[in-house]
Amino acid sequence: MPLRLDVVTIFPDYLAPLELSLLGRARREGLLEVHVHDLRDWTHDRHRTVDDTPYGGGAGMVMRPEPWGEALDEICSSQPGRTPRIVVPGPGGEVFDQATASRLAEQEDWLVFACGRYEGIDERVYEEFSSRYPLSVLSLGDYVLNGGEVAVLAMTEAIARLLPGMVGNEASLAEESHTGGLLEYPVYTKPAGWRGHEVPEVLLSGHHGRIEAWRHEQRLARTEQRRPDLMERYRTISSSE
Ligand SMILES: O=C(OCc1ccccc1)c1cn[nH]c1
Repeated sequence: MPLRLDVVTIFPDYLAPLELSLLGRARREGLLEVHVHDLRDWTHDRHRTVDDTPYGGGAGMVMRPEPWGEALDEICSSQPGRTPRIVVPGPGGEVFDQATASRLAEQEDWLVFACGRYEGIDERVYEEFSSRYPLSVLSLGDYVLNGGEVAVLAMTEAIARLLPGMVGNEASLAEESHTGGLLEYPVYTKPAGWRGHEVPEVLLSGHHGRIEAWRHEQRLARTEQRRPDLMERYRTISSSE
């Protein structure tokens, strides 16, 4: 069963990169199917209005509930016998991290992404649809984008590359950053000397045990230096193992 993604957005062209490269191949190989929808297709006025002024005043505009209601009603019931998880990217969401990506890749076979814009989507859309479907508000990090589209591209890539059969070499998934909670070790390739910078001797030694130890040491040092917050979690996990 390929992972099905539906994306609802007022900027469908923003999602064009989902057709390219890694994800393009995943689609061609039937691991992934992506359907992008224009929210304005569920408006009925001449100007295809999707936003309006906020109750309670304040700057900016809010996305109206009606178009979202009609769009999500139609899309979320479009696969008989199947139930999607609705995912709304937003700065106020739970953190989307590697653990989230692998959990979604393992457990979900249908995700409906709702891309917010402006100051956000009318809260009643969350109320309505979280009572009818599993719904997650997910944040890429503590910064604000203008809309959810960029977040959907990032989340889609992070999830899709974990699907079995996606990345050519599954082993590279295991070694990369954030697996096991540590950052990745430094990598080198030919030439051994470049502008006076030499590749660390140990990597040319052919001693796999020493190379593995050096790489682990590098991951610890890097994580300590760049992400002390991850060290906390790593110490807790590795002390309990
Ligand atoms: O800004 C984000 O989403 C777009 C968005 C959604 C709703 C209203 C405004 C903006 C975001 C930040 N981290 N992860 C996602």
